[in-house]
Amino acid sequence: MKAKKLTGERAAEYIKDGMIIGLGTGSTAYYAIKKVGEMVKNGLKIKAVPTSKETAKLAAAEGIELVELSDVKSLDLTIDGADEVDPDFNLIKGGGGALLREKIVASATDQLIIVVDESKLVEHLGAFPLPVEVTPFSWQYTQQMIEKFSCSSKIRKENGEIFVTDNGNYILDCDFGKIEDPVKIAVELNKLPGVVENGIFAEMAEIIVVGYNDGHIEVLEK
Ligand SMILES: O=C(CO)[C@H](O)[C@H](O)COP(=O)(O)O
Repeated sequence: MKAKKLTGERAAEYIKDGMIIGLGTGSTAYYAIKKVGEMVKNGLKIKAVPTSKETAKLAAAEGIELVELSDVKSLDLTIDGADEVDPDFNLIKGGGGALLREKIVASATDQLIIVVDESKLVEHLGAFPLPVEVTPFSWQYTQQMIEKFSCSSKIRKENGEIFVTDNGNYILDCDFGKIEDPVKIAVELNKLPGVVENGIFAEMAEIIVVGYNDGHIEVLEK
């Protein structure tokens, strides 16, 4: 928890007056949002696009002015968490179920800053099952198609019920084992009918802020 707090707060230092920023989702992004809230209370003027309903609620409670993505041309920077980060800055995201909005916001942003604790750094993506957002209409059919890529998958559940994303879709958590070629898998998955988006964020992150349990922070830049 200490590492998550440190990295979230460190990333908030990149935010400058007048910026339009993206706010990520999850327990690490939480600390960045709290810090931004504090900065806003101290006079920082920014506008923010949230990546989930949960983040919108938290940011609003912190007094951060929220705008729709459609109201802005682009974003200056986005701070978000990740479930895995490889040495090439490829990511797995979507553990919190917000991958679709997160990927749209990440693609609209000039600079994507990822905040993680040391446990998220991996040599190869894939130990964390890849979240894939799918349409409820065809989820079993889409699951069969995805499993042709030699993975096993599970429909995500919460409190015994199928988890529904902010966009009204479902999530399949797909265990591919070691993912050798993240770019290829990401492209191939998105070609399948019923796949809305997948949680591989390849070649998007520019800065990774890593928090260590001993209290130090490392900033990795591309
Ligand atoms: O992708 C995400 C949500 O969809 C999160 O950023 C990711 O799951 C990391 O979360 P946390 O910081 O709580 O470990």
